[in-house]
Amino acid sequence: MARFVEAGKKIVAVGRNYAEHAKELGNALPTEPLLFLKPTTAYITEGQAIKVPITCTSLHHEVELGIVIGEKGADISESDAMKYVLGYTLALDMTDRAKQEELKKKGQPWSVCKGFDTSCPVSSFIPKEKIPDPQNIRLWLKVNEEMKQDGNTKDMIFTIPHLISFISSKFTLEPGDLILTGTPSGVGPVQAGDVIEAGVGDIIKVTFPVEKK
Ligand SMILES: CC(=O)CC(=O)C(=O)O
Ligand SMILES: [Mg+2]
Repeated sequence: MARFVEAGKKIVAVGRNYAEHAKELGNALPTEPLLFLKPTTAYITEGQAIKVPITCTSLHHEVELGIVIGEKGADISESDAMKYVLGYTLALDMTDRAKQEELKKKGQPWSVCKGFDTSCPVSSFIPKEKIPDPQNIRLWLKVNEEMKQDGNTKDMIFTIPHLISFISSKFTLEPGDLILTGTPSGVGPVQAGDVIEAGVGDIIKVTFPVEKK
């Protein structure tokens, strides 16, 4: 299991960081990063299954580049931000979309639709040097061997240094923290019996089955 998962530090996720994805769900583009948190009980690693929450009627996949933090820092400048990056992971931000729509209408927080057990499957740790340009790397995801998401981190609205700087102005970042940087377009439903494969370019590939809880 990856050491950042064992460290059990916080998971900070960014929403609507790709214009095409914001558009596909009918959301306005953010004027500053939209943040939410997942509990560490959301983590799973390969060999474990994504469990559909009992009351969930529409579980969606979202493939994302995860940033693993290596050093403690608050109010980090954009120019220093990359020094705080230890490496990366391929992450899925599994989302109870029907619940999210309901919560959005009521103006309520997203914890229950984004933070349920198994909602954050991750790959093993990717050392920083394996992704020399994290702002130009392909992210892809297949369901039952069919390509559903095929994007590139160059299309992020807020860059990785900007996200690190912004997040660290709200929450002190600590070694082992994970930042989910948002998903490109193509999100969609999965159900028990499906198999998700996803990857970061040719660098890493993961497989997660979807099962009933
Ligand atoms: C609409 C969303 O669920 C936001 C999100 O998580 C994203 O990656 O974008
Ligand atoms: Mg997401």
